[in-house]
Amino acid sequence: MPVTEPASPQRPLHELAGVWRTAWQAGPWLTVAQMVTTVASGLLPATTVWLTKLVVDGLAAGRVEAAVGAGVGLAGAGLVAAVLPQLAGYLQGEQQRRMDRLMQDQLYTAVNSFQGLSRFENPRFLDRLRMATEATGPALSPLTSGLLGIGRDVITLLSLLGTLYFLSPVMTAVVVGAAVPALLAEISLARQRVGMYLGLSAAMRRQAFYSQLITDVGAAQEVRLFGLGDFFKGRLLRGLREVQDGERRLDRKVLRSQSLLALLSAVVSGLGLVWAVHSATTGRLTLGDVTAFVVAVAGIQGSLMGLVNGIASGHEALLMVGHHSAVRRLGDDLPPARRPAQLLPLRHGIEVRDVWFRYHDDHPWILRGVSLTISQGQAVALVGLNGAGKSTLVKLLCRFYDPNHGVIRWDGVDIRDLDPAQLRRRMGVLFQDFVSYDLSAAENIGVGDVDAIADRRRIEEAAGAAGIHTNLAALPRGYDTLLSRLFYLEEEKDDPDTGVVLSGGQWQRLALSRTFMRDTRDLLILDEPSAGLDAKAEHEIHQRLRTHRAGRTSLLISHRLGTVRDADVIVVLDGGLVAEQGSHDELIALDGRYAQLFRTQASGYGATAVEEIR
Ligand SMILES: Nc1ncnc2c1ncn2[C@@H]1O[C@H](COP(=O)(O)OP(=O)(O)OP(=O)(O)O)[C@@H](O)[C@H]1O
Repeated sequence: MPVTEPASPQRPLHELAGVWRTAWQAGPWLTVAQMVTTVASGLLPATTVWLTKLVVDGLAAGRVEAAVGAGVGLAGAGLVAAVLPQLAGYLQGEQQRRMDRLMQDQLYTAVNSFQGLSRFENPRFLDRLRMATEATGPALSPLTSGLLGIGRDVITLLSLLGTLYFLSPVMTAVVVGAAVPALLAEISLARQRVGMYLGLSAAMRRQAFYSQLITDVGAAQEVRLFGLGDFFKGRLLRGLREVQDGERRLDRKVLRSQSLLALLSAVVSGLGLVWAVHSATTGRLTLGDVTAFVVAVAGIQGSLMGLVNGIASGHEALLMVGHHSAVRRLGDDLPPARRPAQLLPLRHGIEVRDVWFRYHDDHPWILRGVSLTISQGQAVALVGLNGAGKSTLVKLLCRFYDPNHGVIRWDGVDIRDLDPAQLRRRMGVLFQDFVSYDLSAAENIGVGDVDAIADRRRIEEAAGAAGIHTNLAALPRGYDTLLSRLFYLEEEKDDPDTGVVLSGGQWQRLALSRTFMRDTRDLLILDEPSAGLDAKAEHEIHQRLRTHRAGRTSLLISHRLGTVRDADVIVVLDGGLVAEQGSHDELIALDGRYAQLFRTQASGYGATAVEEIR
């Protein structure tokens, strides 16, 4: 589904209704209480104006009792006015927190429902996702408490306009008329602001990327060795300047239009004041009327400005919330099963038939008609040069993407007709670019089968199978030790509270243990399982894997051809096609790509090793 960028809210009323549904869900009583405080604070200014007029007129006419009564009322209104904002602030904060939780829950539920990977590689989607993550909690306040604020300003405005109309209908029309340009200008600025941030998304992404590179512990070594700090800093600042140039252009527009509008409103109130004083000298207005007029005009202009700003920021928030609901509406990125089929344990095998694949329509083909079969119980090895498409084929087998042409079948059923989550539950996969989680050792292994994350016996068995049990048991807190690269001081390095640091090879074994948590699954895929291991460890791991894979359906990818020679079938991928396949002996006898690669590698180990390997 294409990810488009709206320049204005697509369905403003629908979005607004959605926000209020969320507010109500988050706290019905909080919503009601906020409405009550809004109405009360909306009526306060007009009440104050009338009471002030009564005090002044009472005093001027010598009606002391009426003046004192109105004065007491005025004091009471002052007390309410002092307490209401605090109460409203608390209610608003609490509702924002609850809405934040709900909306984050909704957003991440939607993101977790995407079964494929392509959206995470789409910059437009990533921009939208960033906007959506920002459209929670405080960012929505213009649509919740802000909208109530608009309601309050409307009440204030109408009551003050009633007062002003009573004093001068003409002045009422002039004050209202002066607010129209302000409203239009603010809405246009809000639209431009959101458009500007969308336009600058790429620059902001680059800036975040360089900032991450400069501060990330993983990149710190190379950044220092190659002296890249200033180089990346320069690029970061260039991105920042680009973003700031856009902001400055908009700020200048804001400065121009808001200064003009402020001037217009000052002129209107000045003229009004002259008219009121003149009317008082001719006896058309009483002293109380003049006081009421001055307060009412100031109040009207204040509420009109509040209203204008409220509508403008509401408009901006609607655009943001539009991204949130757009992400939620996207649905799964893989087309739903055409003929949903029940996934049964593998009985015959997995068949890849004439599969063509490229990551994007503009990209070159990676696979150009690959066909191979992984029969049940068979150990298959996949070899090929860098970039041949081995890991890509693994991603297709896991159905992170669908082939452009061709089909992958699980016991004869097209995997597009299966539920991807169910399919993946039947697999154990060690990815080449596995994740090192900043979690405890036990959790790092347990996430391989999250239902068994507390099953210490299984976790230790998996670690044992990957040959890392002894190392993990010897950590300061054993399996509960935090494995993190986020320690702060050298002396904290081995402090279990700040985390201990594992070597690359140890992480590799840990990732292998994670895969072994799923070793009873129907298909085991191991993409370079011994990368980063020393020669002895590599030999030992492959010995273990050999026993482990025996009788199980597995696919092993390795550049070390010595480690794949025991496979039942070795498949050689070259130029996006299966160039050769067969057992080690068959391929050596064929004397093709595999034999050539094998000889090249073996020659690196010397004649004795060649003989040994043969
Ligand atoms: N997410 C992606 N988007 C676009 N192109 C990609 C992506 N992942 C891989 N490629 C491209 O696909 C090609 C095959 O990559 P792949 O990782 O499948 O190769 P490989 O055979 O596993 O290589 P290696 O032996 O180096 O691990 C490469 O040219 C790579 O640039």
